[in-house]
Amino acid sequence: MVNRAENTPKQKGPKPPIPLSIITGFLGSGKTTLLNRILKDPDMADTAVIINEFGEIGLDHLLVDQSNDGVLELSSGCLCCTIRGDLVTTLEDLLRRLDNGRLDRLSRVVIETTGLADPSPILHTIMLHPYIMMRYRLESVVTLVDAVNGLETLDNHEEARRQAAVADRLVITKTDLADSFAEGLDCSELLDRLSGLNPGAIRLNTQAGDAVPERLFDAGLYDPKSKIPDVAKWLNAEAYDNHAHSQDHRHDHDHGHDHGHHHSHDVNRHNDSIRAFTLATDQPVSASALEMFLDLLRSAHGPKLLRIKGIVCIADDPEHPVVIHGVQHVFHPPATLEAWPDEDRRTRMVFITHNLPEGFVRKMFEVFTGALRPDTPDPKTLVDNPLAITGFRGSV
Ligand SMILES: Nc1nc2c(ncn2[C@@H]2O[C@H](COP(=O)(O)OP(=O)(O)OP(=O)(O)O)[C@@H](O)[C@H]2O)c(=O)[nH]1
Repeated sequence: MVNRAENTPKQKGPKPPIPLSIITGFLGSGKTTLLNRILKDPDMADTAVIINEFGEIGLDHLLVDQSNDGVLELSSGCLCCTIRGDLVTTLEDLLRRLDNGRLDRLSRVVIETTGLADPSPILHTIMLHPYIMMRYRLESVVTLVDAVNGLETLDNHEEARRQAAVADRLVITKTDLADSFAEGLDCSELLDRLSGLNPGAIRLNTQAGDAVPERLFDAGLYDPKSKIPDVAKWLNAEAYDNHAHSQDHRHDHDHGHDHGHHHSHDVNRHNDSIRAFTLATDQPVSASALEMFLDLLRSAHGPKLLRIKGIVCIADDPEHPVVIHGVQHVFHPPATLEAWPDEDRRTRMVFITHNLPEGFVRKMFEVFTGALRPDTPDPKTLVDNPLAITGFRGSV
């Protein structure tokens, strides 16, 4: 899966960026256990693992297989709040060792966060650093969820909800324990809940043997083997549509007698504040409208955008779609693709938001893409006053 020759010193020209993934998950969800297992896989050869410890004395590095000398530890602070500088230094140091030949190969870097980390600031640290962004490429965010305690953890901890919401891969651990519960623990509620938080993430089950490196880390956008990345896989937009459909269906089914009210809920009942949805349009979007739309979202509502991914058909250059990727207020520089990855040439964006209603983002998108509704202001009015959208209350 990873071409090891990519990083050999003999190669001419700029070196391809090194894939970098994040493994997160609440305390005790099984991160170290998973890492220990996958590090034995030949696909993980030449991987450096950066482990973050919360507290004075790091322990996790002792638990990770001693035979792997690529394990580096960052301690005495939580990666998401206090030691982001250390993370950059460590990533730079790896590059230095690679460049001066002290390290033969570096095929991948995996960062294991503490169980209490919100992964967004870690993503920002990487995305905001031009040199790190040039030499590494963000591959996937893998979030582990414990089948036994997961539901309760999601109920009680904002960090856990955020970890699940921003994931490209959701890995369910400990289903063996769930199955052996006396009355048989049913994971379906947990899975429904995860669908509500993040319908687009691919689900893997450690006990079923799904959590292998190829499926954990190959998120689709940055395929080193093909020039045209698998954006459809990366967006997985159909999952959002199916999710919305199943919510409507469930609602109709359960509450058909309910005086015709239409308010999808259920899986979102404990986490009303996090929303996952897609926007799509057949109309090409002008580059300036896209820029204004993203600028306005970012500046007015940055903290509420847990993650945005999208592929956009630009009016001036419809043959070369633009890929966008943002985490809160931080956006990757938009990347122009050589061609459309598949038949679907619509602009599609997936959103995971916190306290930002879907209807508001949808209306704003319609204003900037020209699908104006009678009750919405024009783009200029909106740029002057982002609250001009009718019905915006600032929360879900
Ligand atoms: N039965 C069972 N136990 C598991 C599984 N995965 C992990 N465990 C156990 O769960 C406990 C916690 O696992 P760790 O891998 O240390 O979890 P972690 O996420 O690294 O924990 P922190 O570093 O505290 O956040 C350990 O006792 C593991 O042996 C699993 O799939 N099944």
